[in-house]
Amino acid sequence: MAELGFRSPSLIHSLPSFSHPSKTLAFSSFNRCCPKPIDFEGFELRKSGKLGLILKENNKRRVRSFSVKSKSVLSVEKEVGTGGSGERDYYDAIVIGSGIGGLVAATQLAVKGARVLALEKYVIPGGSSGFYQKDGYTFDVGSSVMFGCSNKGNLNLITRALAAVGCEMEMLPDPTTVHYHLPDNLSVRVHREYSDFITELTNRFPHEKEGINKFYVECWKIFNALNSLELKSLEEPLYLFGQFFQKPLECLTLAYYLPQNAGAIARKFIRDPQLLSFIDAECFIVSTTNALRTPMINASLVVCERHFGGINYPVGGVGGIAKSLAKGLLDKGSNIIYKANVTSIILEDGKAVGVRLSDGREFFSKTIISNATRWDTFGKLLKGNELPKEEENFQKLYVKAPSFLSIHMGVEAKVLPPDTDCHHFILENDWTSLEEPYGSIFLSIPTVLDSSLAPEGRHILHIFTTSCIEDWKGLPQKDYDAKKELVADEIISRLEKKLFPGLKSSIVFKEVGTPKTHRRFLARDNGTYGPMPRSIPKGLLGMPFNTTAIDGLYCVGDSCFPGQGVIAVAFSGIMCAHRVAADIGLEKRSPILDGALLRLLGWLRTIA
Ligand SMILES: NC(=O)c1ccc[n+]([C@@H]2O[C@H](COP(=O)([O-])OP(=O)(O)OC[C@H]3O[C@@H](n4cnc5c(N)ncnc54)[C@H](O)[C@@H]3O)[C@@H](O)[C@H]2O)c1
Ligand SMILES: CC(C)=CCC/C(C)=C/C=C\C(C)=C\C=C\C(C)=C\C=C\C=C(C)\C=C\C=C(C)\C=C\C=C(/C)CCC=C(C)C
Repeated sequence: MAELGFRSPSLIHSLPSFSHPSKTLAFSSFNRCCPKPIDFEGFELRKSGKLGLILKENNKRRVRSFSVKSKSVLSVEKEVGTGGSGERDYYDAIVIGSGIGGLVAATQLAVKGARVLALEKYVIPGGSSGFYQKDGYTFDVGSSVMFGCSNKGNLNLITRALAAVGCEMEMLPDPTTVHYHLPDNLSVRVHREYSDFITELTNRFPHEKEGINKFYVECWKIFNALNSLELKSLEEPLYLFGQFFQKPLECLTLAYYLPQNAGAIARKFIRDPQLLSFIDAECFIVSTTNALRTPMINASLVVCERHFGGINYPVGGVGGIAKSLAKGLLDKGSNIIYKANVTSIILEDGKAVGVRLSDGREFFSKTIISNATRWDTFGKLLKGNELPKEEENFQKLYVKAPSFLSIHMGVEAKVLPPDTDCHHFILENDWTSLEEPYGSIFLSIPTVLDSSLAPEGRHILHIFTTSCIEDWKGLPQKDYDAKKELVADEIISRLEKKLFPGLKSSIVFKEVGTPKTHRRFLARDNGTYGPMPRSIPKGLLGMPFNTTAIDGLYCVGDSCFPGQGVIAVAFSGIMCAHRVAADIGLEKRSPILDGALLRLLGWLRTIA
């Protein structure tokens, strides 16, 4: 069969009836060839320029080759059966969701030769790393702090994921990862240059010079070990043992720190409570929890990579990463369908074999990869099935972090003082408010780096703060709208007082999103920011990898190892693609070692 995939998305857009859920109607013009009502399930564009239509006729799936010009059905080439004909292996992998985790898994598999179908509920790819455009502004949906976009080392996972599908994006180096504005007027800038940051911090805490150095040096030890490895699936024994053989010291270092948290290690070297609170803030911005609950490996990656590869902002906005990966997926002959809301995963004899969409379409595949959170995957897409023990364990160890309130604003450029940094973290009066809803404020001003994101003379301010969905439930629309305005106004007043006098009167555009908005547009249960340990975790030990208790079903994204963060979910995508590729015969595997390692990892998680 010819290579599949949409080579020309613009052509697809020019044929809207094909993707319309009212399937029978879409085919009324072909009645000469198809006299009976036919269900339309999807389509693909062939290299030949012909369109392959996936149809359901007499309960059998068929692909009909169709010449776009003449609008006549030419031939039945292949059945995509429902009757156990083996045709269910039509796709090697279906990926539910096109967040960075899902897209990296999909593209890595496509590069290995797999036939992948990504199904995205929304109209564009990216999820929380997506974008939206309004009134001449290009807004990032989520964080603008981009790790993994450098050209150095092994941890530039975004650069590598893009390169794998032949894409390269122009990046703008960020001179300051974040500017902290903390209680007791503690102001610290995390400069790109490591020594500048350490000098600034030790100037604030001269009595802790030794402790500061020891803590951050320990982080570098872990980072260097991590950065020396070729990163693939930790659930694949041939790779894992190979790495242990080639880099025993580095692997043992990582294994040693796997169950440890940053807060406990910081306390070995640092006494000053204010400095320990600063380390808490360092951890909070990447894990939405304090240092005692933040895995040391994750903290080390973040506090070192920002100086090693640096934080780099993609020209045109963060959304360009997802757009490029989605294009790369098509270029590699695989496929992505938007407005495809998966409502259930189809199981047969306990194996995941396909998915069902809200419009009734069904797609079948050798493997299913869910980029929805584990809560959504097992609570919604597999509703009615017993929750596997492994997932019970995950839910015992991890809770959903709160969601957030986000304010996207366009402001007059003159309100920002010269040399304003791109990213700020603000906690005004009281360290104990760090983890409270609305306690701290994250602020990104990406136009400091890329002025093309806003109309001339304007800046973008993307403000966000943690917020729980319970605060927003059950309100009549009028009260909900009023509350949005009120809460946003309070946050903006705080920023005006702390950083930018005159901010309010400089606003020319403002849009507020609540946890309900995030639940709706990101399809994340309660709009959650990601998983958060329920109590002090054993580092990363309890975090599930990509395989699940259900044969053929894999998870990817931030409720998988190593957790929250765009670079973290990119790693989860790489791991997932490697494990899936081994399971479908595109990578080497050893079934005996597989069984042993998966059992060992499962047992390790139960002791976490
Ligand atoms: N403000 C922020 O900085 C912010 C906010 C939220 C999350 N994040 C981070 O973003 C990353 C999350 O990335 P990710 O890859 O795990 O996922 P994601 O949540 O970004 O993307 C998941 C995608 O799957 C789609 N989806 C979910 N359920 C679906 C279904 N049933 N059918 C079809 N599509 C479905 C969603 O529409 C979304 O596009 C994490 O690092 C997280 O911590 C950042
Ligand atoms: C498997 C066994 C038993 C042993 C093997 C031992 C071994 C070889 C272990 C290997 C471990 C590995 C490979 C671990 C890898 C870990 C990785 C890659 C971790 C990555 C973590 C990345 C994180 C936590 C990134 C977080 C980034 C975030 C959240 C960025 C965004 C920031 C914000 C949203 C806030 C900032 C915003 C403002 C405005 C300040």
